[in-house]
Amino acid sequence: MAFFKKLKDRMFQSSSKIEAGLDAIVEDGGVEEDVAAAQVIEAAASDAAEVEAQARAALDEQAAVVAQEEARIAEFEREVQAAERVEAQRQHAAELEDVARAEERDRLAADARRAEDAQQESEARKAELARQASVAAAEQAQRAEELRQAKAARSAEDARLEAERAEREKAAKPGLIGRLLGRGDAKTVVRRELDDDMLERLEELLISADMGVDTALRVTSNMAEGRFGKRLSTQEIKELLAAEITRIMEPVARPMPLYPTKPQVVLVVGVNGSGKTTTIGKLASQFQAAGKKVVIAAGDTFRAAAVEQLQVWGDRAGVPVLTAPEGSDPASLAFDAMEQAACDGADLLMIDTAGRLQNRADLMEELQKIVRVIRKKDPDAPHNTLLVLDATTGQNALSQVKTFQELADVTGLIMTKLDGTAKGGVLVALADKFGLPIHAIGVGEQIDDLAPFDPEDFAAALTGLDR
Ligand SMILES: Nc1nc2c(ncn2[C@@H]2O[C@H](COP(=O)(O)OP(=O)(O)OP(=O)(O)O)[C@@H](O)[C@H]2O)c(=O)[nH]1
Repeated sequence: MAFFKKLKDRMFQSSSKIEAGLDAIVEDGGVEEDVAAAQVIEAAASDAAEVEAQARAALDEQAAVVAQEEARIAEFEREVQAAERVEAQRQHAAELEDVARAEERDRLAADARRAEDAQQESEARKAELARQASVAAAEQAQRAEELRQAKAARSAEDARLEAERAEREKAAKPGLIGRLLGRGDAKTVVRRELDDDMLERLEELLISADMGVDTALRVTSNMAEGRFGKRLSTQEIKELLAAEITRIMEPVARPMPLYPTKPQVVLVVGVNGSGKTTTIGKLASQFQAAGKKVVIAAGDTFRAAAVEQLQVWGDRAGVPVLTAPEGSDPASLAFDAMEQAACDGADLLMIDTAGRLQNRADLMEELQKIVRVIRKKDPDAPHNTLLVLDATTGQNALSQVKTFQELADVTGLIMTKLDGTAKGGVLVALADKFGLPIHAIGVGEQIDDLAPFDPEDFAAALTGLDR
């Protein structure tokens, strides 16, 4: 089974709380839009744009004809002027040669007549061209009028379609119920304008999904940036939320680092019942399957039941579990375990610890003593201090991180029981607030129910986004 499907099916008990709330928010004040009508409006707009483009092209063509005619008129005018100049020269020559021979005079007179004829002809043509230019201008004016009328018709059509759409929206007010009852075959989508009220409702929804006030505010305001006033559907909101959550989670999604040191010491801390024992068993099984030699130390020596439980998990994973009598010193067990692990050539030593937060001073002393003792064997140990958190405790997980950071040098988190909550937003708050690596998530009680943390899958599962 693909990881995402398994995650979606198992990460949250029911559909996620955010997914369940989003529909209600969008429905409340949202408007059901007819996808087909939107397409008709788009088609009408595109037709009108095409008519306008055609009218523009015709006008451009007409303008080119007018320009050509004007050029021709200018050319004729130049010819007329040239003819006038010739005539003036001829007249001048006639005056100077008033004694010229009669034939010459006749010829000149004939020339003068021809010149006069040419001038008359050119004036006639000039008049004709001027007439043509005025006809072209009239045609241009008519085209402009036609374009104006086409635009007016398009605006009227737009207004009619908008009115029809408003009418339909009014008629389709109880959109969800209509769709639930299967009324009509029209494909519709409900969109709601992103305004202050909607943002506030989204914030409340995220807070109710354990995201915490600060993180919920940051997520919603980032999501709304540049989108205020836009109409959004549930699907679009899910996509935006998921993208924002992924952005926050990506930097912390890191598997537990493995070092060449032998044994690499992994101290596992967390309050009672958070899932330490189970997680150690699951991790041991995964490392063992990856070819690592693993040893477990049952450091919670105060509860015989806890030791027994760890032994069960050790058997399941095929990993030796080192124990000590009930009530004995966990630090001395840790020391023995270091020796044993080194002796066995183990790659990893995982040390379980008690999680009695009721007596903080005792717990701190106990954890510090374990660290002091194992450092006698390896000054760099523990190489990882994993804090195991229970997702069903919600915002409580935030205060646990703070407390355990004071008690021990926490290097990474594992969040268990994500399958047991419809919330899960606390993981986003943890990433946003502490930035500690999230190595894995627990999604069930079985040995293979520990998954690497994938931000995109998590964000999709949390928001109910189908990918
Ligand atoms: N549904 C679910 N249950 C889990 C998960 N991880 C642990 N559990 C259950 O949570 C309960 C407590 O888990 P443990 O592993 O015993 O927790 P612990 O922190 O070792 O508790 P102590 O031994 O009391 O310190 C057990 O019933 C587990 O089966 C998980 O990812 N999903």
